[in-house]
Amino acid sequence: MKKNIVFDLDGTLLDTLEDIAISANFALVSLGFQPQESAKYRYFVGEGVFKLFENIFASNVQTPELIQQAVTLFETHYTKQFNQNTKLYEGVSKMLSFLQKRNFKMAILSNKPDSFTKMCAMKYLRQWKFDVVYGVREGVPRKPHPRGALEISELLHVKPNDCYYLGDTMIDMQTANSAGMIAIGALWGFREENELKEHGAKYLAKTPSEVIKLLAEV
Ligand SMILES: O=C(O)COP(=O)(O)O
Repeated sequence: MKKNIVFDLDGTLLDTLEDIAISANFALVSLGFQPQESAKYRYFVGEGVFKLFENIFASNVQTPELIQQAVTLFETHYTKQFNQNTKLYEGVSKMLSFLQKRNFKMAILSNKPDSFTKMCAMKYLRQWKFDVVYGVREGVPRKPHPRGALEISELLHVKPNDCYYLGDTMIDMQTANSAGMIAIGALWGFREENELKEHGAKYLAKTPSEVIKLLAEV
């Protein structure tokens, strides 16, 4: 039985875009740079907070020190206002309740720092049972490296190929495939259908209800 599912967080369960953009723009402005439009963060987010600023700063200005300064400013700010605009995507609540009722084992694997991932799960997702909630942890390579996903399947005592993995970016599709999990692309998140298809989505879901339909027969 394949009643196991790993979820990405940003852009899949939670619409975190606005709060990430606000805190990242706070960091940029504090360091004397122009803020970026929120919509652009759809493409900046996905590979962790360090890479977020690497994606933003032009290559001729970025140094590891500048990026670290931006990360620190971002993290301090985000800790205080991560919950101002963030919300569950429509239909996510119903999807999680359905899967829980069907006895799916559920886990979260994010490229957000581990403490923020747990903070968001605690604030928005505490009514559902997640067996594992992992963000980026010291010493563990981030997605698309399969390590985190494989650790989760071990902790759940299931084979990776008995796990679905639902995410909204190419990083998620690559992670699922490199871990040997079944990749489902969430089309309500930050990226487009083509990206998810090109990077190995086995199934695509336009809405969380479509995930319910897909997994109803498992
Ligand atoms: O914060 C990020 O860079 C991405 O987070 P996610 O893996 O939950 O989409």
